[in-house]
Amino acid sequence: MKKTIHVVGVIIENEQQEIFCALRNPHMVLANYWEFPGVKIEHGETPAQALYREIFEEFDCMIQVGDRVAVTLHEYDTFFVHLETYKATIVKGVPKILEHAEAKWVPRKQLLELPFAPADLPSIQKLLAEK
Ligand SMILES: Nc1nc2c([nH]c(=O)n2[C@H]2C[C@H](O)[C@@H](COP(=O)(O)OP(=O)(O)OP(=O)(O)O)O2)c(=O)[nH]1
Repeated sequence: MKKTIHVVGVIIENEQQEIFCALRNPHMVLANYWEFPGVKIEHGETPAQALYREIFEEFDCMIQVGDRVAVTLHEYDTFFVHLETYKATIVKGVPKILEHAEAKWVPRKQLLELPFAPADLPSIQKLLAEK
């Protein structure tokens, strides 16, 4: 039976209404897909705590987590992902790429031009419907 992992992803927007997107490494599961930075949620952590910790560890900056955008259950070949996405803003620092292949700020309307992890599409569609 396929396992289900619970993942939280963060949609960080800047003042130019651009969204911070990260490219997964070639050696990662779902290699070379773009994603919203995030992490598997560990027991006892809230989504906001997990995201704050992960962005500090992976991008060396501090965020304030806001509203939830979407909850998705997506089936991949070998597992299910239960993905929750949240909005956030950077409150301190400038993101440094420490673990990803690449990262960049992308205007909302251009998000669909990137090959995003398939589980992220409902979140992107919600963002596109907002404005
Ligand atoms: N971080 C993140 N993961 C996503 C997104 N969409 C999506 O399907 N995923 C999947 C990819 C991974 O299988 C899982 C997130 O796991 P993770 O980021 O904690 O861990 P990882 O695979 O990079 O590394 P590992 O800890 O398993 O070695 O969720 C997304 O937007 N952001």
